[in-house]
Amino acid sequence: MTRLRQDRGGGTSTFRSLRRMQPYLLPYRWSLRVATALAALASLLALAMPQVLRWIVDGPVAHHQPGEVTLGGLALLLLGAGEASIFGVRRWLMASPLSGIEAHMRADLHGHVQRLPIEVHGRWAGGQLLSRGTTDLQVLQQFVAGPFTFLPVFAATLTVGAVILLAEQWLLALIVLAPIPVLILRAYRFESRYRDATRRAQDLAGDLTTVILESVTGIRVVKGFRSSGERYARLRGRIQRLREAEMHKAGLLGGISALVTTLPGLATACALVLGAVEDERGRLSTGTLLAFLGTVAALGPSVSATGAMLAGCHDAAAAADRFFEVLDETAVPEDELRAGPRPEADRRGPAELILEGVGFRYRDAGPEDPPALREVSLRIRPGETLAVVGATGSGKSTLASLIPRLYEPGEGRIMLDGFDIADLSLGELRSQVSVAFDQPVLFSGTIAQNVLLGAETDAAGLDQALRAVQADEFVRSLPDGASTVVGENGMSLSGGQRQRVALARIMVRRPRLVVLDDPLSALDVETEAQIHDALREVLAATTALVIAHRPATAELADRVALLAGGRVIAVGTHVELLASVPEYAQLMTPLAPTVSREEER
Ligand SMILES: Nc1ncnc2c1ncn2[C@@H]1O[C@H](COP(=O)(O)OP(=O)(O)OP(=O)(O)O)[C@@H](O)[C@H]1O
Repeated sequence: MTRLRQDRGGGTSTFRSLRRMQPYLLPYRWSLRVATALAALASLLALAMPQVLRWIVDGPVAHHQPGEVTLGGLALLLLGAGEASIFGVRRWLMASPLSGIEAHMRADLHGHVQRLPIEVHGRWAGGQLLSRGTTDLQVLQQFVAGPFTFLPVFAATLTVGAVILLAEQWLLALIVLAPIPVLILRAYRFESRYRDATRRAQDLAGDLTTVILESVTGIRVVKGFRSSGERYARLRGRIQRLREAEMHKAGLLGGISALVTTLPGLATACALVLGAVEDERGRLSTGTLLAFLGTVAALGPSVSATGAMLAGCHDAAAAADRFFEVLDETAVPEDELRAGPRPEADRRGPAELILEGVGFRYRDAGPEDPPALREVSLRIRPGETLAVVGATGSGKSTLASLIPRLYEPGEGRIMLDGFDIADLSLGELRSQVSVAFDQPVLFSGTIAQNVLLGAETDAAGLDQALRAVQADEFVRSLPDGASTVVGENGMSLSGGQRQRVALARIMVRRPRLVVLDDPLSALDVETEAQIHDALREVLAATTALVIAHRPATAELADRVALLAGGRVIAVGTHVELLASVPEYAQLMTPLAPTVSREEER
């Protein structure tokens, strides 16, 4: 999903977009200022060289004084060496700000993304977030290294150079400087067109990253369904669109660069011809003409690089817009996420969960769509396991998402031990509630890191958790035990092993309430039987709400709630519901055709 900017074409100026980077630049202001001053000094040294040249030509050369010529040569050498070493020092000085600014921005982006509500993640494609944290930050780093320091230096150099030229030969100077108003007008028009083009290219690069990311993370499906041809065609389409956008950008940049190089070149050629005629007529000394042309040559790089520098500013402004678009999404405040229960909520042992008249509608649901949940009232006693069963689309996952407050209920309330969970901080709530999904999510890292995920416990606590879910044996058989690194998403483990690690993650936290989206549903029958006991251990230790798709999971529960069309239509034991509710019996009969929500309506 690409979020293209609404106010394309100048709603925000390049300057305004870049100004938002100020807080990241401030800590390095002194390094940046010194680096800019050094660049300015190097430019001034370059401007001083033609003056030394004039002194040599009009003085020692004209008066045949070889000793003084050598002295002048030495002065030129010193100026050149000074300029080169200043550039070296400047580069060294910039290293820390450049890496620091990028690291700081990346950390802020990552931290913010982690704190975004789940519904915001639904609106953002993964590749768009990824490209904003990688490519766009590199563009911003290049901006700080280039245009940010050099544009003011160029402006200062051109001003000093123009004054020198006017003082030396005002007529020739006016000829050389004549293209400047034309260039300023062109640069102004270039801004809006180039900014649109660069924003489009960056958005398309984000889309391309999304396609690549999906193809890599979904490689099993791609291979399994032999859909690599379809994926490749999609990829090629995105690459082609990005290429066209980059070509358009290059065309615009080529146009302005050609103008920036050609017009001053033509003006300099005219000035050179006129200067040569004036020299011939004896109205201008050869030294002055040389110094004039030397000054023009020293200004050359500042002029010719201006096009690329302006483009760098617009690239950076578009990248800054993309970066701050993510940061502008409202995130959960830091202290909301901090754990540490309030004294009154800090009870030990299994919790009691009560849902009172809970209703919920997704924000992006269509106006005709019924709410995902309606008037759901349930009570789960401390230590009890309640299974939630229902046809596909009946609202089971939605119900499970409300308990750790991934979404907030629109109606009714959810009480944990008598406290409305809306009044608890997210950190406090989530320190008491653990959640696991049907597809266990593992991160690249060791087994221990995957189990602990930041939970504070010692090696004994980790062993105990692994033992409880009967994962100790397979973990011991791995080359480095719990320190064995599992591949991305735990690819090196079997489905059952991954699920055990995910269950151990719950056990190690000793939660007072667990919410499980059927941990058995994605497993084959044999593995299901193996995990069954591990799951029983987890459920015995705490209060639980478990989404159940299979009889094996429902049988583990003390009671079952049957959901249909977002409402609870029956509550009872598995055996009771099997005997008395035909919809339930149908859902729990293996291979029975499931009643979809559409059919229910
Ligand atoms: N992010 C969303 N935005 C809009 N509607 C959604 C969203 N997620 C789910 N829904 C809708 O809400 C309803 C309940 O979905 P939910 O995922 O809770 O059902 P479920 O019972 O868990 O289904 P399944 O067993 O297939 O996982 C469905 O009609 C679904 O289309």
